[in-house]
Amino acid sequence: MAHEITTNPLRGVELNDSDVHYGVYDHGAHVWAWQPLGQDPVLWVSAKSELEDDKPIRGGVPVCFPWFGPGREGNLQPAHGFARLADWRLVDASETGEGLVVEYELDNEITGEQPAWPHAYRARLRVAFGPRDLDLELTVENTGDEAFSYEEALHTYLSVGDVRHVRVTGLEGARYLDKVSGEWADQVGEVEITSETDRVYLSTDDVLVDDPTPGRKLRISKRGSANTVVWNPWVAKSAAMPDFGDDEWTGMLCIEAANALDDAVRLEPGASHTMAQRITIL
Ligand SMILES: O=P(O)(O)OC[C@H]1O[C@@H](O)[C@H](O)[C@@H](O)[C@@H]1O
Repeated sequence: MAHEITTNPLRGVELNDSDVHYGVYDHGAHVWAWQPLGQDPVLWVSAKSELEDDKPIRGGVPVCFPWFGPGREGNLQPAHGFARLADWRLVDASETGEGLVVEYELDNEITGEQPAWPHAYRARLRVAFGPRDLDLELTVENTGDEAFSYEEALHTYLSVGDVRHVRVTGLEGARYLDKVSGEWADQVGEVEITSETDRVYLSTDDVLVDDPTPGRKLRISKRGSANTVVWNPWVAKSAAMPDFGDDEWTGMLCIEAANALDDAVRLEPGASHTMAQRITIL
């Protein structure tokens, strides 16, 4: 198994060999393929995704930084921060037995002046593709001489058989902001997707995704993350998004590791913080 540097449609690192497929683009340091041997693709990517330099990718694992959605005050553009539109610097790509480790970094030299977030920083994304686990680690370091705060998310899109039959456990009792209604609530029982779902949970716990249609179970664990976001756009929102097929919402579910809203991370000069997410095929 050997990885390649690919350039079409976007530059990146790809390993595509006898039913094993791992892929990440420099654009956004965006993981777009994780298909270990004997598995269907674990990550979902929209057939309508626009693979262009100035557009975010719809699917895979967008890296949201340094704000989440429109930011804490609700007024920032681009949505989910500038990191997913930037071409990250490839630092390393190496095979490890049955796996592949890819490391990227992003800093002020790449992203230039950012009036909405004028801070000196370095971000690193380490991705370890394995036969059972996908590990993502996002480390942000304050390289300046003033403290700053930021929001972040590893916005993982999971491929599912039919989201209406998926059961998500591990969030029982957790408080969450329902971004559809704007209200706070407490999770009662497991999460089932029965309408547009857009929730920011206050939770550090593992989540289990039981997908009965293909009969696959996933565990999503994390560290350094105070929030778990669960998102499915359902019918109307899918139809309103140009880079999302009208009927594709049944086949995806986002389970995101995040630090957002009141859980934004504050870093003193010289300090760093790592948020990690692991997806395990059970
Ligand atoms: O369309 P975008 O910018 O990729 O965002 C997709 C979704 O991402 C989720 O994380 C947000 O909670 C949703 O509110 C948002 O709609």
